[in-house]
Amino acid sequence: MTHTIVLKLGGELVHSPELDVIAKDLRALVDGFNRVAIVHGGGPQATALQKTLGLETRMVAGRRFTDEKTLEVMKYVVAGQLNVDLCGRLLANGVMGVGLHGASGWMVQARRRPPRVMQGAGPEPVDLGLVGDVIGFNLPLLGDLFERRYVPVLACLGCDDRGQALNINGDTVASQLAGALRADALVLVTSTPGVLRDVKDPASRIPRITRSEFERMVADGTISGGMIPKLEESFDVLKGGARSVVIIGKLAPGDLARAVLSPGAAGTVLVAE
Ligand SMILES: Nc1ncnc2c1ncn2[C@@H]1O[C@H](COP(=O)(O)OP(=O)(O)O)[C@@H](O)[C@H]1O
Ligand SMILES: CC(=O)N[C@@H](CCC(=O)OP(=O)(O)O)C(=O)O
Repeated sequence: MTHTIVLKLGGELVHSPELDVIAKDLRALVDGFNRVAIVHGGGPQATALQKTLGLETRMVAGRRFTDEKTLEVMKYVVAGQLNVDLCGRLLANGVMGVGLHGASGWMVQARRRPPRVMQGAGPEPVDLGLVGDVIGFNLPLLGDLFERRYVPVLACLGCDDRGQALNINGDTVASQLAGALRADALVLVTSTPGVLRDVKDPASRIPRITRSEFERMVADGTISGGMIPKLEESFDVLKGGARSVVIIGKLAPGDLARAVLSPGAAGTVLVAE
């Protein structure tokens, strides 16, 4: 049976040895006629470049405040270096990745995000600057690529109808894409083994989480930072879009296929209430 899979890779993974493990699993999935799309971030690398350039990094509940200079950094790092390096590593493992960003065939259609109250950021609406909301994807182009067994590799930058690039959290792009494709699985690969009860204890993995548990854990501080956007939007996708959502840590051989075919074996599975 053919599965449609959206795989989100946090920036940290792109230059890690685990990428080769993931790429080998990916190759098996593509050879098995599954449709796989990758979305990648680049948050840690963008923060590092901001530091080198003497620019301030302002994160609000896991999302980056983005002014003109920050947007330039995101273009260099995410749509540039990381997208090139990721496609190269996939190629070396026999996976034909096609690098794309928001403006490539208007792949990630976006508009500027209006000020909004955010989970974990107090009661006032927050203006994140040049950050976008996803409004759509070029699904026919994705369909053509899948048909020819290419793997679209989307950098998490959107583009509005006037050609303005917008920064979007990678988890947001991935969950929206999973919804738009009605994917069988959204797999968010990150640096922790899933959602943890104690962020300092990798053995404290929570195997299943509901939205109300998530909201309680944000309120009591158990879940913070980059884990918030990862969970926040994925719950919406479960309603009418993706069949399963899993947050998973660094992968061992076979883990990716297991996360898709038997969600629950590893990481944290999101459960609709
Ligand atoms: N309860 C939690 N469980 C796991 N990670 C958490 C939790 N609360 C906060 N975090 C933080 O969220 C981070 C993952 O988000 P992020 O760094 O944005 O990942 P990615 O780059 O993969 O998108 C973890 O590295 C951890 O520091
Ligand atoms: C608006 C916003 O927060 N955008 C993110 C995009 C990169 C990202 O999501 O990277 P990871 O997947 O590595 O965290 C940022 O600027 O960090």
